[in-house]
Order: sequence, then C-alpha cells, then structure tokens
Amino acid sequence: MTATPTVRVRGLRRTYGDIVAVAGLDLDVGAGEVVALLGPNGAGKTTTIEILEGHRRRDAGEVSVLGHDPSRADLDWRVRVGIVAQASGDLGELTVREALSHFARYYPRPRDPEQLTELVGLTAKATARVRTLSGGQRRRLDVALGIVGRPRLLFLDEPTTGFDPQARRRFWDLIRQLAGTEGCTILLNTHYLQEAEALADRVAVIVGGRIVADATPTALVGRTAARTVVRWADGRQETDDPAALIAALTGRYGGTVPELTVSRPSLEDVYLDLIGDAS
Ligand SMILES: Nc1ncnc2c1ncn2[C@@H]1O[C@H](COP(=O)(O)OP(=O)(O)OP(=O)(O)O)[C@@H](O)[C@H]1O
Repeated sequence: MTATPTVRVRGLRRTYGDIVAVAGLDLDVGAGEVVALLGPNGAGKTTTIEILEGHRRRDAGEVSVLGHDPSRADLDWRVRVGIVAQASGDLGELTVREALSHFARYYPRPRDPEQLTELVGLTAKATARVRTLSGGQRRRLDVALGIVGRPRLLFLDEPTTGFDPQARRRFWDLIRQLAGTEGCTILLNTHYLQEAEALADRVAVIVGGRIVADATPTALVGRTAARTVVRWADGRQETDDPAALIAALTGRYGGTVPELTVSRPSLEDVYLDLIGDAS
C-alpha cells in the first residue's frame, strides 16, 4: 500500500432515524488496489460506497477519496471517479452507441465509444435502444458508462447481477485489465464470493456497519477452522493433510480410489463463519 491511500475512511457513521447503517467504519484502499466489500443485505455497503462517491451525507467520520472530501468535491474530482451504481438511470430512447457517445462528451479524455462497446461485449446491440436490452446487457452498458471517462477510481455496486457466466468471466477480464494495465483503483461491492476471490487483492467484510475482517482472500481462507474434506465411495474424512490421506486410501484400494473428491475450504465457508460470529 502507498503512503497516501486513494480511499481513506476513519470512524464513518451514518444513521437513518433509529437505524445505524454505518457504525464507525475504517477502510483504506491503496492506489491500484482492487478491494471487494462483502456483507449480508443491509450491512451498510451501499451507504458506505455512496458516501465515498459524494452521493450521501455522513453523520461523522473522516473520508478522503483521491485526496478530497467527497462531500465537497468539484467537477475535476468527479471526472476522475467512475460509478456503476446499483440502480441505473433512465436513458429514454437512446441507443447504446448514442448513450455512450453522449456521456463521453462530459469527460476530457473519454474512451472511444466503439471500442468501449466492443470491450463490454455489446457490439451486436450498438444500435439497439437501451430500453430493449436484457437485464444483463443493460448492466454491461452501466459498466461501460462507469468507465467511459477513464476514471482513476471506480466504484462498482453489485456490477455483475444478472450476468450470465460467460459475461461475468468477460467482466472479470475487463476489471483485471483496468486494474492491471491502466492502474485503476477499484472498490467493488458484491454478493458473489467467487467474484471477490477472482478479482480482489483484498476483501473487507462488513457486518452491522463495521468491518469485521480485512485481508487478502488467501489469508482469509487460511484463517478458517474449516478443513479439507476428502470423500470416496464408502467414506468421508476431514483432514489437514489430504495428500497423506489419499496416499493411504490408494494403498488400501490397491490403486485408484473409487469416487474420490477433495473439497478445500472456500472463501464462502470463511465468510459464512465471519458473518455468523458477528451477528
Ligand atoms: N434511505 C434510507 N432510509 C432509511 N434507511 C435506509 C436508507 N438507505 C439504507 N437504509 C438502511 O440502512 C441499512 C444499510 O443499508 P445499505 O443499503 O447500505 O446496505 P447494503 O449492505 O448495501 O445491503 P444490500 O446488500 O442489501 O444492498 C439497512 O438497514 C437499510 O434498510
């Protein structure tokens, strides 16, 4: 992590009447990092992201995003921040190409709308009206609109909801490209554990408006008490040393172990443990 994080949050709080949505949250995101926010419904992820985007006020806490307080940010800051919100705006009767060309004009150094259409896999729909797109296609357009201005920092709030598996993989490639080649910092809010595992340098788990874990996916999985489960035709055993167990089974069967499967603990196991402990 660099000396000055791209996002720095200390003691963030936000209430709605009696509901404490964000309850003293601390978070750092370094330049070029991809950080995934995970948490159950109502944990405070969207509230946090929208405060960082400058779209919601906070009750307390310090927030610095690209060196500025987002609640007082100017146009110069806005063009450096890309946003893919949970709900997308109404684009009326515009076609995909028209929508991208229209929004490209707001930025000093926009991406080429044609290349962007290709990048998000919407070339076949370039002249289709936005209202005729399927849910997943509309979401891809939202992603395109979020990156049309070549942001330095990109907020993605559940970006791949409604994507088919192929579109999701393609989106992951795009995010890796943005983070890798272009050095874009990305804060991503997702319910797909596999997505967090595939993309994130760090995972921050929010429960009840607070971060309860913040580590690399590998470190989080390593922290779990869950063990590898080895199953075969007439047995099942949990173990810390699957190789030794499989060698023993191979000896016992005098060769191939029938119906052998090995399941390692996943990020999902750890996540479920964490939110279970914290709630
Ligand atoms: N505008 C609002 N008015 C009142 N309560 C709100 C408002 N926005 C959010 N909340 C409440 O604040 C809490 C946190 O909501 P938030 O949308 O930040 O959660 P989330 O982690 O993004 O959830 P999800 O995964 O379901 O999108 C919830 O209890 C929610 O009902």
